[in-house]
Amino acid sequence: MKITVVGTGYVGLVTGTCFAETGNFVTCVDIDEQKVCKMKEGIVPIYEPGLDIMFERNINEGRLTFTTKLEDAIEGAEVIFLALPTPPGADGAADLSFILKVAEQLGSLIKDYVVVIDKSTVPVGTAKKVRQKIAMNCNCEFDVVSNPEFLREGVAIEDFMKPDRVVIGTSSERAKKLMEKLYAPFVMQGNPIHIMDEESAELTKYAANAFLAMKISFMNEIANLCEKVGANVDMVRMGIGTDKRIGNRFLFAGVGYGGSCFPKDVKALVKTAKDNNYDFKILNAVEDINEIQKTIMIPKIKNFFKGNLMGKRIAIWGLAFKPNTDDIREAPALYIINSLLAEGTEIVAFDPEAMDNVKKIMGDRITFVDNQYDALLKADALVIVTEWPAFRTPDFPKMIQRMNAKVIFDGRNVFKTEQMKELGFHYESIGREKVTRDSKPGEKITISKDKIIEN
Ligand SMILES: NC(=O)C1=CN([C@@H]2O[C@H](COP(=O)(O)OP(=O)(O)OC[C@H]3O[C@@H](n4cnc5c(N)ncnc54)[C@H](O)[C@@H]3O)[C@@H](O)[C@H]2O)C=CC1
Ligand SMILES: O=C(O)[C@H]1O[C@H](OP(=O)(O)OP(=O)(O)OC[C@H]2O[C@@H](n3ccc(=O)[nH]c3=O)[C@H](O)[C@@H]2O)[C@H](O)[C@@H](O)[C@@H]1O
Repeated sequence: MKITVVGTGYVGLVTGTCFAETGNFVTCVDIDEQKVCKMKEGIVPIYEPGLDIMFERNINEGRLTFTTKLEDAIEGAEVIFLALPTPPGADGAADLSFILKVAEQLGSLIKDYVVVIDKSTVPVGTAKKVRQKIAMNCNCEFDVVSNPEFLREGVAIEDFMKPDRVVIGTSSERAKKLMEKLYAPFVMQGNPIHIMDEESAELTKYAANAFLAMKISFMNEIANLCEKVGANVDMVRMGIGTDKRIGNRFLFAGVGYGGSCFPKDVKALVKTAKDNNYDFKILNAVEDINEIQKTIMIPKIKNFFKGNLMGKRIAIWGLAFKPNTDDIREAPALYIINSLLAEGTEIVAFDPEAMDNVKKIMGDRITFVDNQYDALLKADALVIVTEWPAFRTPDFPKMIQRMNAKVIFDGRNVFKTEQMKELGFHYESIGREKVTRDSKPGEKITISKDKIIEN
């Protein structure tokens, strides 16, 4: 099949490459000229494990090409995927301007029947809006399908090639047949394709992300309670996770969820509810809890240093919003670093993939080093923010040798408390050590994202 993918971000590039891998001919189009130039040279513009090999193979075998011109990209295409940004607007609603602009352009470019597929995360009713925009300038037949994407960054290839399910929203028999043909290689193991109406497909995506965000916020609250009552959140996690009705995934307490999607999608769903005179109470709480959780380590650190962080040298391990990605959108690390800088600390940071992206917004306000041990030189404390695999079993003697003091604040529960005690560290993590001091795990430190970028 000849496929066009509009937008080559995390979703578009993975979608395009994976469809090329299953024998389709894919043209990816992006307005970012630099990005397209890089891709034409065979360079993958993002860090996503496993993508580079597949990317190179499909370029070499002539199934994957790139352009900046929409009219060239859609030439002969049977399906056009829209993998465009849907960032939150000022009121929390998803900004549809990227999608609707391309839809309008497509209207005057489409010459034969084509299926336009919305892969971006969009609110209920968007498929209808896209159809209207295209129809304004178009005289030929076309269908608009909602096909939300559920991949996770860091394991995007695996998620795309072997999805738990494929969701397709359409009432057109012709589009349905085409979509089933396209996805057949991805559902060989019996994983289902759910065909539904467009509205339900659109809402399914938000419901999935909001539910997962809720699971995380729930566990973070359990962790905060554990600290009060002297329970261990890891034990509680395992204790509840083995109940099949709960499931053992997405129950890890930490410094909150980040990324380009959970924060924006929870906001967008709250807004959809509000626009329909529905107060989605549970999601308001999910957001509030996450705001607090992002800086939950700060009172712990401040308390240890008796309220005075001025001049302390703090090492940070991990900047990306999660391991195995270079993505720093809404990364808790940004909030933690900004809060620590506001207290007068000196920050030395290391991340295996995300440092270039952080440099772009933080410049020389913090020091970046080339490996995790260099970050520890003369450090008064280490704060672990992202659980990269390389942080899990470090060379402890090497760490001790470099650090000014044996102090670790672990925002992702990477180490075992007992082991740290044996090594002589002052060690605090999330929901595993009883907090007897009069600290407030719920203390809110308001650091807006704008402030992070401005400073
Ligand atoms: N990042 C993720 O893990 C997932 C994202 N999604 C959703 O997929 C959508 C895309 O997300 P990402 O890939 O993360 O976005 P992104 O921001 O990484 O990439 C979007 C790309 O679209 C390009 N673009 C903007 N306007 C364009 C235009 N007029 N023509 C051609 N290209 C244009 C940009 O230059 C950029 O390369 C969003 O709605 C997101 O919520 C869904 C599942 C997973
Ligand atoms: O719509 C999207 O963009 C995607 O959003 C998430 O994927 P992603 O944001 O890539 O990453 P996740 O693995 O879901 O992690 C999100 C955040 O939650 C945090 N998290 C995750 C799991 C957990 O148990 N605890 C926890 O704090 C992570 O550290 C991270 O900050 C969803 O998992 C995907 O299904 C969805 O397609």
